[in-house]
Amino acid sequence: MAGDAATGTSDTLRFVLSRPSGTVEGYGVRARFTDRGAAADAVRSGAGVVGALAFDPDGPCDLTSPQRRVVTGTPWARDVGPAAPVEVTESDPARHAERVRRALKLIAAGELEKVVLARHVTVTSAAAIDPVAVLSRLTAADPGGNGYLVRLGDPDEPSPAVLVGSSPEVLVRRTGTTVSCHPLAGSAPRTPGDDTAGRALLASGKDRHEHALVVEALRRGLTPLCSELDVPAEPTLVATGQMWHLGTPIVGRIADPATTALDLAIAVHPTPAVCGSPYERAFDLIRREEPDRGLYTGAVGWCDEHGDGEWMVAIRCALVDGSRTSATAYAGGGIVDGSDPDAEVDETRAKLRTVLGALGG
Ligand SMILES: C=C(O[C@H]1C=CC=C(C(=O)O)[C@@H]1O)C(=O)O
Repeated sequence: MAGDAATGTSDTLRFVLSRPSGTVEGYGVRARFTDRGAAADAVRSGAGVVGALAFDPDGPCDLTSPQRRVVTGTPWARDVGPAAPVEVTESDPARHAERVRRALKLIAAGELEKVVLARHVTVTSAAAIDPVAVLSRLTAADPGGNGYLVRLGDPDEPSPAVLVGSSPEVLVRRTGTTVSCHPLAGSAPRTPGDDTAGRALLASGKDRHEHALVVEALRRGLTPLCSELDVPAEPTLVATGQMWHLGTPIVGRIADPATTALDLAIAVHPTPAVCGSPYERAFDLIRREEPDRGLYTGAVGWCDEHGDGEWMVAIRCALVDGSRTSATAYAGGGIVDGSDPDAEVDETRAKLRTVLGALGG
């Protein structure tokens, strides 16, 4: 395995997506794309790509054609020690609650139905943060072995920023002509061994509404691209180490086999699981209320030269900076009529635990 210190060669680990069914690793950089349309064109001309799409559809992505792609049939697993303790600085949680209150007023006034608002915390460490070790702790802690790592920026940069996380949410996957998505929205903190909060979530009208908006957006986005689409009427519960979510597994068949996994991701992103409804109003509100999200709530994944691939929603993550002494961790939640500002702060705190635990926080 390439270490984090390796640079610019076919041994440099550029990308990892670990899933319950296996792991895709990308090494080295043949070409780099900051424009997602250019990357989609490259795939159509026979290139494979790995990397990350930004939250903002017009924002710079970080996609590369790797020199080597390695596919294994098991989740990523590396023995690493516990993280050195870090210092976590929370931006004032009361500010997040105020932001939620402002959104609730707009929702009550009928200006929008849902918006996903997020906040970040800063992690500082005296010892160097090793992103590969963070990934290894994330995959070890996740029940499905989910995890991802994207080394960012110029391939010759010796110590680039790295996005690392463990997402439970499949934006879209293409295998041959089969398309699948597993949108998540509607959440509750989870205590292992106790499903009370999960059952309450499944019965919550507010959370079902928050979830249904995501499912409907995916139905609208995929219908023109699919000859068949199966959308279950009811969500089911999905458990991560820290959270319960409402999830709906959607399966379809693409109408045109030339539509690649990257085309599909571009067509449906950003869903109301990370942005809101109606899309433009939610997007504008996020821009007014938050600093630029960059890659957080974008998508991370891969697409091979045949157009197959898988893209996860880029959540439960941190951006480890080039100095390796600090990282920024992110979490957000969907706000709809009936959301409680203090419960939203608690929800972001619970979501942050996933990545903070792996960072040593
Ligand atoms: C935006 C995040 O989660 C999304 C995904 C699942 C459930 C969500 C929710 O219930 O609000 C969010 O839509 C995040 O974890 O930062």
